[in-house]
Amino acid sequence: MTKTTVYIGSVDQGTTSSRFLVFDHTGAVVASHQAELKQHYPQAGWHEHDPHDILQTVKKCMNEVAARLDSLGIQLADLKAIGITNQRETTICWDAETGEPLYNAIVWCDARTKAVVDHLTHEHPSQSRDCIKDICGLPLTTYFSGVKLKWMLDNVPAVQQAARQGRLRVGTVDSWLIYHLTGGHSGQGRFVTDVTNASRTMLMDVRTLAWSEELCRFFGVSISALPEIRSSSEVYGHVASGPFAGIPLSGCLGDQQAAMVGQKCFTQGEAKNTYGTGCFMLFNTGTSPVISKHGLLTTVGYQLGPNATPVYALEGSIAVAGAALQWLRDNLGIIASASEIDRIAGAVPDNGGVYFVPAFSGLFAPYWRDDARGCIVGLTHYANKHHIARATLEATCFQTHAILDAMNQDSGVKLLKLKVDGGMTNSDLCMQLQADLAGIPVERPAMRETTALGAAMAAGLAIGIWKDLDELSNVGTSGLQTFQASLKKEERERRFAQWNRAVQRSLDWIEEEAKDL
Ligand SMILES: Nc1ncnc2c1ncn2[C@@H]1O[C@H](COP(=O)(O)OP(=O)(O)O)[C@@H](O)[C@H]1O
Ligand SMILES: O=P(O)(O)OC[C@H](O)CO
Repeated sequence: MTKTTVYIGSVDQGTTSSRFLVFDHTGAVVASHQAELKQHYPQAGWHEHDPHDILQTVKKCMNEVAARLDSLGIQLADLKAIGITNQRETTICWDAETGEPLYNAIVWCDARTKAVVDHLTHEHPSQSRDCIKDICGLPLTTYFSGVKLKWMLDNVPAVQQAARQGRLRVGTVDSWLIYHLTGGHSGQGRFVTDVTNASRTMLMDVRTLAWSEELCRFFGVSISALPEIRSSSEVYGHVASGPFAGIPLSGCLGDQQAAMVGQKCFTQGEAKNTYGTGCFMLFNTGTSPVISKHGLLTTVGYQLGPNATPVYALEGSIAVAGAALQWLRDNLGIIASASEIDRIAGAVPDNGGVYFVPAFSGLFAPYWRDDARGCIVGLTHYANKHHIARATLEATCFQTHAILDAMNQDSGVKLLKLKVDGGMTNSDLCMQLQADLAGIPVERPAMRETTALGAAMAAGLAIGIWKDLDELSNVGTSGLQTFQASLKKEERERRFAQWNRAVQRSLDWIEEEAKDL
């Protein structure tokens, strides 16, 4: 293939928006389009997306980019492959006969399944949240797909009926998109997922990379309703219609794993931290799964080909990162847009003693407390909106610090630098605070679409645009900016201790009778 005329597309379907980007073989973005995704919060703690919106925003982005390529004089025929990357765990049930969703998508950070989690924990002889961790690598919490699916099977009549009649299809967002982009219920739609997405469901055995009969029984799910598990880099099918009809869909990874590939964390011991709606650190642990003893998740990092050896990661997940800035914007009106955060939070030299624990749907790693709710502590007459804005940025930085400590304890490896990406890394102040509060240099690439790049790399690899990881290691390499830690160790430790006291204040907030909220 003559590389100068080769392009690769990438669908990046995130929590707050869908994007389609086209990369050239060097990993440079040649065209892109982004469409916001409507969020639905039908009750406190509930968070849904309309599956039609997910699909339509993706198609809109693809159409817009096709028109842009045309105006740039780029032939659509030169786009050789498309990769898909997506918000993970978000669960969709649909009807195999009509392709229609049977309920809204339940989003990864939705906390309605607290009661399901409690019930399953108490039913298990061990009475432990870690009762299935040895099989799937994950603790029982509201975060993962298995409990969301169980909730739908228990509460949504249309899902129950489809299950009884053998018409139920269940998938994460990758499966929903691939199914519809390859033709849907007309008969051609491919019903597949990749190992990285499957590793977030609590239904896959993290060692065999197959659906676990034991876990499916545990959650009351029939394996026949689940997609086929494939590698992250192979041809799943071809786009059925629209400007890119006929192009192979040949890469698929959950968005955090895609960022890990896009950041080229191919060596054991390398890690990246992606600051989007939530914030997710993935640490490459090599070809064997490591089960965490310090609140981290065991997940598949990538499997770049059907015969390739899977690479595993330890993950530290933070539920609310950029989402807290959106809350400052939409619910408090402290900022008009996320890009204002540096001006507002930078107007004061420190947090003025204010600590904000944005546990809107409980606390994820390393705490795993779904009884926690958000709190702002340390308020005095002196405190103002600037301190709250600063405390909002610091919250993600402190949680990242806690995750770095847990990774160090689990792996014995102390990271020498933190590779970062995602929307919130546009904040210079946040990156400086991160370096200061965690005491680690923070390395930010000029090209921050690393999630989309990772999926494009997997797609290109599958069809031979790049031949191996060595070739990929130069793809998308852009300038780096490093933020150096400048806070004294004693002061860093004092602030982290204050953060930990604030976390204590957020815990055990959900009352017994309201625990299903
Ligand atoms: N200039 C900015 N400074 C700080 N945060 C930002 C900025 N621009 C966007 N964000 C935050 O980044 C998040 C979106 O990042 P993105 O990587 O697109 O996330 P997702 O994939 O979760 O939709 C938003 O929650 C927003 O608050
Ligand atoms: O949409 P993002 O980028 O915040 O990613 C969401 C994660 O995949 C949830 O696990």
